[in-house]
Amino acid sequence: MAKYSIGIDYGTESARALLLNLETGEEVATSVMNYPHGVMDEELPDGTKLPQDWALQHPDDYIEVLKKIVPDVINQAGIDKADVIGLGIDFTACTMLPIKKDGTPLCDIPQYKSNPHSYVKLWKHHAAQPEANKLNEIASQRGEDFLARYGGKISSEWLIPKIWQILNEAPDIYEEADKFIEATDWVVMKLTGNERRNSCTAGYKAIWHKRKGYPSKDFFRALDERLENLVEEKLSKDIYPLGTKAGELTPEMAKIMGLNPGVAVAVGNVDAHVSVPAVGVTSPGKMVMVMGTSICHLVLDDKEVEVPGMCGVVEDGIIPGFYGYEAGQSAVGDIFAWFVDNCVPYEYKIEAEKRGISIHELLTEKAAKLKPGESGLLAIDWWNGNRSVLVDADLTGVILGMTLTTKPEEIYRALIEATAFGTRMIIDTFNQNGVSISELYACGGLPEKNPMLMQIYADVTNLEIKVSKSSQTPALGAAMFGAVAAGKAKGGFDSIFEAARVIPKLKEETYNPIPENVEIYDKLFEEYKLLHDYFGRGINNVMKRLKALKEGVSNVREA
Ligand SMILES: Nc1ncnc2c1ncn2[C@@H]1O[C@H](COP(=O)(O)OP(=O)(O)O)[C@@H](O)[C@H]1O
Ligand SMILES: O=C(CO)[C@@H](O)[C@@H](O)COP(=O)(O)O
Repeated sequence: MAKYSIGIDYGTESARALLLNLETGEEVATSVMNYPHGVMDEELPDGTKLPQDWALQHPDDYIEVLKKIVPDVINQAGIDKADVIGLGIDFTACTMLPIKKDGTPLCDIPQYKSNPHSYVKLWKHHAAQPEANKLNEIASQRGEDFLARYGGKISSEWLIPKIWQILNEAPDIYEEADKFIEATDWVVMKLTGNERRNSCTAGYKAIWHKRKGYPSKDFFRALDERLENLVEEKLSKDIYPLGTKAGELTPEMAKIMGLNPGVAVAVGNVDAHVSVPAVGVTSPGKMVMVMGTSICHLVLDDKEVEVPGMCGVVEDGIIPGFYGYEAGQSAVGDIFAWFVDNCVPYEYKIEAEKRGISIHELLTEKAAKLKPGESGLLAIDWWNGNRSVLVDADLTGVILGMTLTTKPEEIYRALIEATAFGTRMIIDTFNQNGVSISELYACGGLPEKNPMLMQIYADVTNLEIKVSKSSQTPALGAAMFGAVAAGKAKGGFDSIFEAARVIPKLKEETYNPIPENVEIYDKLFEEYKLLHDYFGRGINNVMKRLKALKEGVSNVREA
């Protein structure tokens, strides 16, 4: 009798479950549900307004989705729930929340429900940039060696700046929180009753090192006296490697998910990292791009080196036995969504509606008729700041070269090209610093949705791109880790290497660079690099001055 594993991928807007047949490797069923509260970036459920750069989620949504998507995959497949042996989850990260000892999120306590700091801070919550700047300044003055492992800078998206923001702006929430925890670990805690923090988020997002642990108490005290005992008091030194079994599904959670208690649950994982074995990558030289709202770039190597602006290098952070490197772009699909939502003329909307296609598809169809360089446009992809290689959330977007004849599809294409240049910047930086990349693998929503975009990425990077056959690669990876947690004796796998040999499949068709396009994109990339350094490396800080002006004006307006 075939055995099954379930992977649950907690994305930015929605969560999806995937049921994996461990005998055939077939993805038997999937089910998606949007979070009831969505991303809260303007107000809380009770109408409390949020300042700019905030992005919150409601933790109750993470449990709510399980009630629908898990029973849904079981019903669709018509299998016996007793044959589900493993379950794994992956999450966006650093997506963190303050909780009580028993796991209760502070936002679920009535007296805190109007305090924004009691909710989940989503990965793209960028309002802790002042704390991140200060942390980087202090760490660099003190010569903290951990900075090198994070490309020279800690991002405002990560755990310590987010916690410090809570302490600065809501000391009562800081005090009241018994723990700060990654959402991925919190859900695992809910599923199993065990707090089992995973090495991936600890390593990439919480400045934890397998041998050195967290930064010293001295460092935390240098940030703020009140943070001196943060690790002992509100984090945990108990960190579990990926692939470990966190525990078994509790009867209470099994009931609401329509499963049997006792299913093996893997320690939590991150959406990007979990995708690496899910495209079959378990060795160096191959960069995996998880392409959707944002892009995460991941690569394995057998040595630890410093790559400027990388998000991090973590031993065993992706696959045991390797150093896992991560870099990323904070907005990719989000930029195209912004354009579609804000900048498309009425006639385009009508045409798309009449033809029953999305505006993305219409713009892509028109943009595909253009040759590289034909629009005369060049854009910089910093609509949500720059995560690599500049690590600066205060940078903003640019579109250069517009005239009275510029068309929407030309801008749409320039925005796609800008994101491809951002990726090339990351690849070049890895190559120049001793982590060589000779192959690209892609997964996520964008390769499914936009072949033109994929061709542009192949042309800009001058590398062939192989694409995952799964349309839910992170969920597939999570299911693979669930099967590893269950173990071979139960019908799963003994290691993620074994799972990665058997399960992942790639599409036959790959994207190959077209030499004449490569030539033009090489020239455009030179221009992109000039603008990148001009705006991004302090030659002209106009973006920051504009942002400061904007903040000043909006503060005056509010007062
Ligand atoms: N045809 C398209 N071409 C390019 N981008 C698209 C297209 N359709 C949707 N998108 C973008 O894809 C992104 C969603 O990607 P997806 O991988 O599904 O989500 P997530 O990153 O949250 O998992 C959105 O930001 C949206 O703007
Ligand atoms: O930052 C990470 C991983 O390190 C991601 O979770 C984050 O970019 C969210 O990605 P998506 O919303 O899935 O595009």
